[in-house]
Amino acid sequence: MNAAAIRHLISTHDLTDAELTSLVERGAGFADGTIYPSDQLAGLVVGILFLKTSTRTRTSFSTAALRLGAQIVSYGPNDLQTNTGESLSDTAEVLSRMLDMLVVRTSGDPADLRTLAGQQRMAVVNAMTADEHPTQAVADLTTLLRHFGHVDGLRICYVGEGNNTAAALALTLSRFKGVHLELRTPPGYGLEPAILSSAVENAANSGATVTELHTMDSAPAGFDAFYTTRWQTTGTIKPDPHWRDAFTPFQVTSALWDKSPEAVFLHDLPAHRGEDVTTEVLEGPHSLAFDQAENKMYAAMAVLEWCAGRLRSDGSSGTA
Ligand SMILES: NC(=O)NCCC[C@H](N)C(=O)O
Repeated sequence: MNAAAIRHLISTHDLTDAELTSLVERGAGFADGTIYPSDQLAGLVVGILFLKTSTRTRTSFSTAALRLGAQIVSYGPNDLQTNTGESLSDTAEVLSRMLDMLVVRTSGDPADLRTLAGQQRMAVVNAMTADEHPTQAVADLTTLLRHFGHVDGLRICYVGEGNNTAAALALTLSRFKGVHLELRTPPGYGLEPAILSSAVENAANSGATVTELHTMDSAPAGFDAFYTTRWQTTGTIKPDPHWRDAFTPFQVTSALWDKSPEAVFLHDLPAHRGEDVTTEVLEGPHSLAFDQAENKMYAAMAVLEWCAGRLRSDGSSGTA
C-alpha cells in the first residue's frame, strides 16, 4: 500500500479519541450485524507473525482478514530469517514490498514493533507485547458497548496483575467521560507507573477517574463490571517463588457480586479456573468472557480496516 494510506496500531496512543470510538463502534456494528463483512479488504495480503502462543488473537485477525476479503500469510516463531541473524529492519523492508499489513505478537523488546514499522508501505499491528495489548482493549470496549449501549460513565473494577491487558484497558477506558476504573493489583504487580500516570492524565482530560489499590481487604462496591486476567502473563517470569501468596486474595469469586449484584464479568482469557477465577463465575450468568473472545474478531475487522486506511474517523468505511 502507499505510505499515505497505512496506519500503524502499536499502542493505544496511536489512536485519537475519535478513532478509538469509531473502532469500537465499528466492531460493535460487525458484531451486531448492522455492518456486513463484504470485500472491504479485497486484494490485500495480511501477514500474521506470532512469536508467542495465541488462540484468540491469532485466530481473530486471521478470520477477520479472510472475512473482509483479504488473504493471509502466517509465520510462527521459527519461520523467518531473523532466526539466522537477518536484521528486523531488513526483514520489515522486504515484507513491506509483499504484504500490506503485518499483525505481530512478541514477548521480545516492544520497540521491535516500531522497527518493523520503520518502512513506508506495510501497516504494523500490535497483537500483544509485554507492555500493551491495544487490540484487546478495542475488543473489551466493544464488549462493554454492546452490553451497556455506552462506555461513558461505566464503573469498572479490574482485579489482577497490572499487565499488558490492564495497561491497554486503563489507557483506553480513561478517555471516556465519567468512567470510573478501579484497579486492584497484587502488591508488587501493579501497573507500570508511567502507564498509570498516563491513564490518570487521560482521565483528568475526559472527566474519568482511575485509581489503583493493592488490597482486596475492602470489598469493591457498586461496579458495572469486574475484569480479570491470568496470573502468568506471557513471557514474564516472577522471580519471587512465593508470588502466588500475593495473588491468592485477588481470585475473582462470586463473593465480589455481594456489593455489585448486576455487574458483568470480563476476562481476556485463557482462564485458569481455581486461580484467577472460579468456574462458577466464569460459567455463571454474569459472564461475558466468551462473547468477549468472539468480539475480538469483530474488533480485529475494524482494526484492519483502520490500518489499511479504509475506515474514516466518522466510522464509515472507504478510503480515509
Ligand atoms: N486475549 C489474549 O490475547 N489472551 C492471551 C494473553 C493474555 C495475557 N494478557 C498475557 O499476556 O498472558
